Amino acid sequence: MSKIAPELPANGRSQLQVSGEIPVPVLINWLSISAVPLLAFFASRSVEQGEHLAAGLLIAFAILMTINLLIYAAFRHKTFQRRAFIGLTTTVFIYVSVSALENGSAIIWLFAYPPIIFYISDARFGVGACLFGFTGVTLLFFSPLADQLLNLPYSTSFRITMVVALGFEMITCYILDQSRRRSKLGLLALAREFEYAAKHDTLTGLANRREALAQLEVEYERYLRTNRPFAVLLADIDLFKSVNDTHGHHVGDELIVLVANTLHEEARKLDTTARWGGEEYLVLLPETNADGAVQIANRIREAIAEKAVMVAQTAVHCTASIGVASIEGAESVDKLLQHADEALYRAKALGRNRVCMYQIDGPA
Ligand SMILES: Nc1nc2c(ncn2[C@@H]2O[C@H](COP(=O)(O)OP(=O)(O)OP(=O)(O)O)[C@@H](O)[C@H]2O)c(=O)[nH]1
Repeated sequence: MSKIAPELPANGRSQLQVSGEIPVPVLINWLSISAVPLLAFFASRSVEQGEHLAAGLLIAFAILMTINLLIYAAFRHKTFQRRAFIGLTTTVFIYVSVSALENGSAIIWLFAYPPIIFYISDARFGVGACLFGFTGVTLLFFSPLADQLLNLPYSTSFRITMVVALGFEMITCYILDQSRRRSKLGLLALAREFEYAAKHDTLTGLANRREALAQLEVEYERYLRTNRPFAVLLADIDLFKSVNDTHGHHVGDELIVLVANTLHEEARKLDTTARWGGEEYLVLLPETNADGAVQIANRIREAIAEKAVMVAQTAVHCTASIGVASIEGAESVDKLLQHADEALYRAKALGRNRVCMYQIDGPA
């Protein structure tokens, strides 16, 4: 007998955030705030060295970074912020590589690009950007055309070391990024499993008592706001002890799962079905008045009576008694549960396999 399939949320994507991780927009803001004075500093040095075009371009990059910061502060548009930042930084790094600023030493800033790009974009984009950057630098250093056009001041040994070190760094960043993403997915999966275990009953897969109480509180708050009624059913398998005594605990367990599955099948999508205790269940019926709840309870009761567990080719049937109470006339969740319990007690007292509605004048 299979229990109800766990309703785990869809697999976490790497863009989801784990507590403690720096959010991408925050990192971009900090990087931009750090980059603006750096760009201004190198612009001022370019002015000193008489490189006015370079100074103008560096100031333009600083202004664009600031505009991106301000746009994000005003509109909080994460995708725009990220794309604009990637576009700007890529352009800055390309410019720094081809312009040989600071007597050619500025190209060393290229080493900052791989870790940033892997952190703020997905892995595929990170790989693409790094391949593009690596190919670009290789062509820049080793194509005769680039040498003719740009007349770069780098020695051969610097070029070889730079390309090998950059390739090494990119591969290392990729490996570390993959490891980070995998452990993040593992953590998210673990968190989902813990959350599921905290809210569900292990044997049946139904909501557990704690989750049912939480849902009842939510429904009660909604009732106070909207005045739309809801109801609860407390269902209890009849003479269950004799099933255990006659056929053993494992058959009793199978019966508990069978009844849980039946409740799940018969309840509506918006209802909450929970294992309330040993062989007792609670069904929370939102948007349902007393008459509607009695109808659903009878449907469930009939469905349970039709099901059976097979033990050595013998069908073991069971029935259930159900107490019904509506929030109308109950001033709290506790009272509602008390009313449902009293109605269940009456259903048992009247001979079992029946549905009883709580009556305001008390149980008969
Ligand atoms: N197999 C199994 N038995 C359980 C589980 N939880 C509770 N029980 C048993 O369920 C039985 C409940 O028996 P009672 O409370 O006397 O009620 P009953 O025999 O169903 O009789 P009525 O409720 O009066 O119809 C006890 O024997 C418990 O040991 C469980 O998870 N698995």
